[in-house]
Amino acid sequence: MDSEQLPIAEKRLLNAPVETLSWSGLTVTVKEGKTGQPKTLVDNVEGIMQAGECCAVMGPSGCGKTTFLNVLAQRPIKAAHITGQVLVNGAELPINVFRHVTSFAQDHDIFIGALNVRETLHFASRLVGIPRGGEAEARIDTLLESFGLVGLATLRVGTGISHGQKRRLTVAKQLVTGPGILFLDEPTSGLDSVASCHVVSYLKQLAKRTGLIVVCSIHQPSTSTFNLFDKLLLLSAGKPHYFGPISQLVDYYASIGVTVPERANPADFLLELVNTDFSQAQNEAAASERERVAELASRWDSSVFRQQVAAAVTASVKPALGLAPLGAGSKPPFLARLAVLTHRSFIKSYRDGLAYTLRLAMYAALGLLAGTVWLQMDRDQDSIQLLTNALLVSCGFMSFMAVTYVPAFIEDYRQFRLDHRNGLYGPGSFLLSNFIVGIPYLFLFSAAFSVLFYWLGGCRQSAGTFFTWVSWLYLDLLAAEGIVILSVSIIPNFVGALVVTALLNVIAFATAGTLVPPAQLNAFYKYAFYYWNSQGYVFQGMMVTQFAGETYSCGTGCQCRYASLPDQCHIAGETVLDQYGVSTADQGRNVGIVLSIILGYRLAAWALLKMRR
Ligand SMILES: Nc1ncnc2c1ncn2[C@@H]1O[C@H](COP(=O)(O)OP(=O)(O)OP(=O)(O)O)[C@@H](O)[C@H]1O
Repeated sequence: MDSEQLPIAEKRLLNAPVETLSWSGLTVTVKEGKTGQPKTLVDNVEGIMQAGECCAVMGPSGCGKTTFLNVLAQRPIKAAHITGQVLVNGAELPINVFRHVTSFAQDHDIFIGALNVRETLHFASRLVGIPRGGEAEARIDTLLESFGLVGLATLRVGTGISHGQKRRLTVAKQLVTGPGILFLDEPTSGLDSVASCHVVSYLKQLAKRTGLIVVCSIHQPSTSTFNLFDKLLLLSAGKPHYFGPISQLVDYYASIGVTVPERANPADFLLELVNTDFSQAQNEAAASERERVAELASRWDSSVFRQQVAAAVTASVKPALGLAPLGAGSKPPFLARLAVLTHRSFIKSYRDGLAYTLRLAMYAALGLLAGTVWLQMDRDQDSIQLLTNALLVSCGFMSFMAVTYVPAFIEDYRQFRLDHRNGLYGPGSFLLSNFIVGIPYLFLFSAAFSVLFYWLGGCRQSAGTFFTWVSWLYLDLLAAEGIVILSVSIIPNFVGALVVTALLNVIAFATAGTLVPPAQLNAFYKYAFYYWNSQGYVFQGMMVTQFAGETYSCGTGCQCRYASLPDQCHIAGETVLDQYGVSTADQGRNVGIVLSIILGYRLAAWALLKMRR
């Protein structure tokens, strides 16, 4: 279709570059958990789609639809051996180009819950470089209307909308980015039959108008929804039973002696025809049922219809020259994506209480608690140990409590993974935007804790030492948040990340050189943890703020527990610092080391996310 004839909202959706999507020999094998035996989940599937076509992938539950879609969409799946080819315009595409022209919506919804419905579409459209204003708004309005979401536009996704509405928003979000090929895993699950029909009908019309190719798995469509699709791929136990136009389905089954009843829902009939889920028993009836379904698969395999599909797939293969229009070049520049992501994270930061607000209250409460426990310490030698303990607990607890950031960051991580696989942005812009938004909040946390603790505890009364103290705690929090981000990157689930974060913090606390002097740490802990332990450097920095240039009275009787100043009943703060091996001269270097540690955690997380496809 000519782009001039399309409504403004659909102009960018015009899919000029993608003409065909074909796949052949797609086979997925995994090792079965208990036996270790290979198990084929998808067995030698082939097919071809032309621009503007919609294909339904159907089959009984567990037949391999999701696995097939993941492999077709070139998304990673666990522990699988994959063979076969997926071609766009007759050629294999580099993964970044493939992601640029395709979009994949999983069978579960992933959103930033703090955004509302309109904002969700708005940010997705900005991430692919559609400028704000007329065209973007027209497109978002059209999608909201087409998916029955107009009345929900200002509701927050996390709290205000139902499962079925989220499903529709998921499909709309994929469309707003203007892919050439759209893979949808069960886009109609949770929708009633009318809503399902609306969604599929809109997809079909859009595909016809713009040339979009849609491949979607669907469980049990009504007759009217089923008939909207152009093509059908029918699977059972991973094997293909039919691929081709819906209009040829009756002819194909007639050719193998099966009559598709005219009045019944064809989807129901086919699912019943190829279902073996309830024929797993070791009796004769079940065995003959399994044989019957296996026979149907082999009839497809040797059919003329299948040979025609194979011939069409072979004919579609073209030299790589045909790829020129599919370059991955039209992505917005790094800084533009960073700005959009920072804006998105900023909105989340003040709307999602879990992200920062609750933590601010928690750090203030911690400051109040610690300040009242260590209330108004004196300047005598008894308070030296008390103050040292207070500093140790302050920097340790501040680090520990960063664990409360895990849930909020996991949500961001899941969104990142989905968006990254859809070619929207990479780990660099994701982690940097997260860091930028955290900067002011983490400063607020350290200030909130310090204001309360510092004055209640009677720490050293000077603006300079107070601000140096706050700065050290700030560095402590930046490093602790880096640990959270690294932990989620290592194990991206709630419990796993919690365990890794807690473990890393405990190790850091124990090997900071404060509880056990560095000379007594064994070589492993010394080299693996002590030298790059931010808690240790922060503790030293905070010790210097309190002890350097300060003196402590030995009290009546002049029984000094540390070496006293000559001819005085006072202990110099430097003597205490010496006891802990803290040098005032090292402070600049220590700041540099902690900054490197902060950077190191983020770089390690970036490398992990980069390695993960
Ligand atoms: N990594 C794996 N290791 C072993 N078996 C797996 C693995 N992944 C999936 N399976 C099995 O492969 C089969 C196909 O799973 P898949 O999720 O693709 O089916 P499905 O047709 O999408 O199912 P449903 O319609 O219920 O969502 C199932 O029997 C599942 O248990």
